[in-house]
Amino acid sequence: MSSLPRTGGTLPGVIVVTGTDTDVGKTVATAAIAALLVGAGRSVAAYKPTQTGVAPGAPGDMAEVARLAAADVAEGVRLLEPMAPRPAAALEDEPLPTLSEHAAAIAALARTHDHVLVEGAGGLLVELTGRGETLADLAMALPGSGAVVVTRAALGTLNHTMLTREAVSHRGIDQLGVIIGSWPSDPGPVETTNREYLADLSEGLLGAIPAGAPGLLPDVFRAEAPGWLPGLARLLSPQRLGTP
Ligand SMILES: Nc1ncnc2c1ncn2[C@@H]1O[C@H](COP(=O)(O)OP(=O)(O)OP(=O)(O)O)[C@@H](O)[C@H]1O
Ligand SMILES: C[C@H](N)[C@H](N)CCCCCC(=O)O
Ligand SMILES: [Mg+2]
Repeated sequence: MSSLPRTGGTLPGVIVVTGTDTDVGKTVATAAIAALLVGAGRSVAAYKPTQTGVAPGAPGDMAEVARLAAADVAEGVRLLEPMAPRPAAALEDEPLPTLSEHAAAIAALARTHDHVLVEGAGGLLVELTGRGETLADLAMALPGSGAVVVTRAALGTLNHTMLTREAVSHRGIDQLGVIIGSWPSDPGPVETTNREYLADLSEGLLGAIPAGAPGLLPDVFRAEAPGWLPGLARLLSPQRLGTP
């Protein structure tokens, strides 16, 4: 597939949102990224290649992104069982879209939007296709894309974050940075020192979503999201394009 557009500063057109695990806050972080970009005047679509654990017609991750950020959204395939896509598809005897079908769907969204946010299922190496390809393989099939890693604030996150970042770098995927999915209102020394460690990494901390953010009214969520993600806002800054 031909190269996808790089739209602003060092922020690519296609942003792959992965995480250190399932339930780390990728969907809420995707909504916050989308809100920041929409607020900056960009058109944004979010795409979930494989949505598991949601019944037909029920709101999935993309409905949450649409609710919080007013972005356009699309899903590749939806499966009922709350588990990894490949075994969920096998249980339902449902074929999964191929990697090139996902890449084509994302390329189509990229033709009509400034940014496409691609949210994986669980962590980076969860299999998304019948051939066992992962979100990392999808990122590699999307030239010019970059990856954001969503991570926990709690004890254990340093190892999980570094393992995920190593897997991203090892495959030559552009590392955009890390987002803490839920930052506690009363952080202790573990969370505080974890945050300092992540901030010191190169392509380090883009920001942290405060605990309780998904419970905010959508208008408040959209207004506050840029302040949660100062590192991402910097990547969007025109100064990084060399514009005065
Ligand atoms: N900042 C936050 N404050 C409070 N709750 C949060 C926050 N971020 C996420 N949550 C909640 O934690 C749960 C898991 O978050 P989320 O759905 O974003 O995880 P995920 O990483 O996208 O998981 P999946 O692998 O299923 O896509 C959800 O109920 C969500 O509302
Ligand atoms: C159902 C769940 N919320 C996710 N959508 C799928 C998570 C798959 C995780 C697989 C694994 O790493 O063991
Ligand atoms: Mg999600």
